[in-house]
Amino acid sequence: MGAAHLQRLSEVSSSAGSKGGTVSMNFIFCFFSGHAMAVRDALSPGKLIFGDLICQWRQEHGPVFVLFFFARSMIIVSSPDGVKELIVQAKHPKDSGTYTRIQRLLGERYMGTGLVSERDHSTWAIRRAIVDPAFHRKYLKQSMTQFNSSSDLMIQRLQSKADGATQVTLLDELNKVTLDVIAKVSFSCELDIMVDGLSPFTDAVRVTLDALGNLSRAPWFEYSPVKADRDKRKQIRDSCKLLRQFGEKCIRERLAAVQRGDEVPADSLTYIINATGQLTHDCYSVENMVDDFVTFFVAGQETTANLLTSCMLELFHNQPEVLYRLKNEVESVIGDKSDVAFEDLPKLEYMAAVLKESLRLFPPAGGTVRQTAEECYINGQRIPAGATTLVSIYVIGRMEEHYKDATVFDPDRFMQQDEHVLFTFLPFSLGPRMCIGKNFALIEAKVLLCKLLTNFDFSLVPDQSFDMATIGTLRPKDGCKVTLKPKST
Ligand code: HEM
Repeated sequence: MGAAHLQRLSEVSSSAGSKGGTVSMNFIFCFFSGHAMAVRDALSPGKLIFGDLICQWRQEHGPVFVLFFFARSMIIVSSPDGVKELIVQAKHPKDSGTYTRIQRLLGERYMGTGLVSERDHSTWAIRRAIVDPAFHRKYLKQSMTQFNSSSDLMIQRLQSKADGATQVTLLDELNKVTLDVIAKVSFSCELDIMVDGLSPFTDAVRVTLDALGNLSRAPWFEYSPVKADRDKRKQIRDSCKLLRQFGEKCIRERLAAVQRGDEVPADSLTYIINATGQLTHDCYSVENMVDDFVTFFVAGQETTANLLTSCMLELFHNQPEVLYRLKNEVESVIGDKSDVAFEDLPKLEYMAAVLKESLRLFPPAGGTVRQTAEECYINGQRIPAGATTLVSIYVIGRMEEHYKDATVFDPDRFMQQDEHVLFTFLPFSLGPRMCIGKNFALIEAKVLLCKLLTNFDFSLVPDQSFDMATIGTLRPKDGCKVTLKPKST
């Protein structure tokens, strides 16, 4: 086994150019832990986040370099050439190590073989074709009532705190409302989460996502005999169970209603049930539906909440002029209408650019991982078959060679068409495995931002951290703490 490991390290490092000196030095020093300690030290509290560390190493070592973590190697790729080779084509499957953990978390079925984690291309393609129409703009148009009504529940909650003194953590509020939206729009189910206090569902999503992030950095956690770790593992498994049991209950109730011929809501779930009923093959069982239920819950909730929180933190902290322009646009498009109409959305052009700029600098999903199906070349570097490759969405969006003044928050760069280099803007990924919920997320984000800006004036609470955290997904570490007042006219 040691010899096989040795051979593998040697092969990967000689092809992709190991970070941190010559291959032979690297080989001797890093045989056991590889770059794990360097990463751990650089990322200790108050220092860098993983994406920034990779940005630094990218400046030194170019767009393709390899890192070693104990017995695993990972090639880090951050170039349009790499995006084209690894993501835009359907040639290379998702990485087995990374996505198997998403299928089963600590042995407990989590997202199973839902759309995010299914690795086999032909099985995935059949399922994606079933679910895709439920995310088309035409269908989402019919869901504007739910987008608006969930947002209104959040506004009502915040109104009771809009005294200029009560501290509100925007990320917590947005986590609740985005979960409510996904539950209502996709599954027409009530979670009763728009109340004070913690919701077991938002907690379960956070606990499982954090576990995915932590496990990739500290794989020994899975086997640790320490009581605190055993308790944590139980909490993670219980969270998986909670999400799946709830999903299965919703799905079985709906299946029974459809079979009885009851009138049922025209949501994604009914759509999927009807679509599978028309198919002759047995490729979408109740278990698969539960997989997708959990997948939509997890993939669709935190990402959108993180996007909005990062965006608002940046606007309140650093961008008074952008905020002023944005408020003016909302004022002229929405005025004193209580709801955002589907037809209003394309008119919010500056808001679209502000959201894009937030996604470029603070992509909630920082990367995607592929396993090369065959040998390939990226930026002239040979990548062997079977290599684990991380395409860093975060780093690609922050390179000066792709974006002028790359670290400056400037939404105007997206007001002009094709300002950026092709294949460098991929917060929703690209190619066939691109996010199915992109339109959903952007509609939701626009509705929520309109409602927040038309109802309140915000002030940042002093002495909070403006750092980002990357456990699982990228989000503001302190969640954007604000006080708010009813909007002055
Ligand atoms: C700002 C919000 C969002 C961002 C930044 C985002 C980002 C992404 C990214 C980067 C991927 C590729 C993942 C990978 O390669 O492993 C992805 C896939 C996916 N996302 Fe999203 N997402 C967002 C919102 C949503 C929403 C609202 C939903 C559902 C309602 C959703 C459902 C999915 C699904 C099902 C996939 C897997 C697609 C497939 O492989 O067929 N996402 N998303």
